[in-house]
Amino acid sequence: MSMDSRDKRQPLLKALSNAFDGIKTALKSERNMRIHFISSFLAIGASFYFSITKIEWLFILFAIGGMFALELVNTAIERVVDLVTSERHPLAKQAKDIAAGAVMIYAILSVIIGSMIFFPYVLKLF
Ligand SMILES: Nc1ncnc2c1ncn2[C@@H]1O[C@H](COP(=O)(O)OP(=O)(O)OP(=O)(O)O)[C@@H](O)[C@H]1O
Repeated sequence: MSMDSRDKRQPLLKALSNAFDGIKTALKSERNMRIHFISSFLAIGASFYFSITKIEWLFILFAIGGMFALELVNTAIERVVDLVTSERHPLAKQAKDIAAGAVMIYAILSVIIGSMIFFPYVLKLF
């Protein structure tokens, strides 16, 4: 392995480690992230229990992955706003509220997806 290729690999590993640090920080500090974590755990458990189809798995995984990704972006926006100002400012409010709105839209979509997939399986139990 040449010195050159090692030099290129190091920043990639560092970038991955930084990304994991970000996820750990958000999980520790954000209540919503912990709620997503528990919901995802339940959704994955139910998916195995009901042996959902491959297409249904894809929707569940996109709902879960998208929700985590969006919540991380929302958390990052909150941090940047707090870094820029500790004063109350209408633009700070707008930035946080708009980011929270994006999370809410995806959360509603995820609940709809989960209900459409699991409801028929639950009905079959009775
Ligand atoms: N600097 C600010 N200026 C004006 N309004 C703000 C400011 N910071 C926060 N807000 C308002 O207060 C709300 C709560 O802000 P906060 O920083 O506590 O985030 P949060 O919504 O509690 O985030 P989360 O609960 O997802 O961690 C925001 O959604 C926004 O409406």
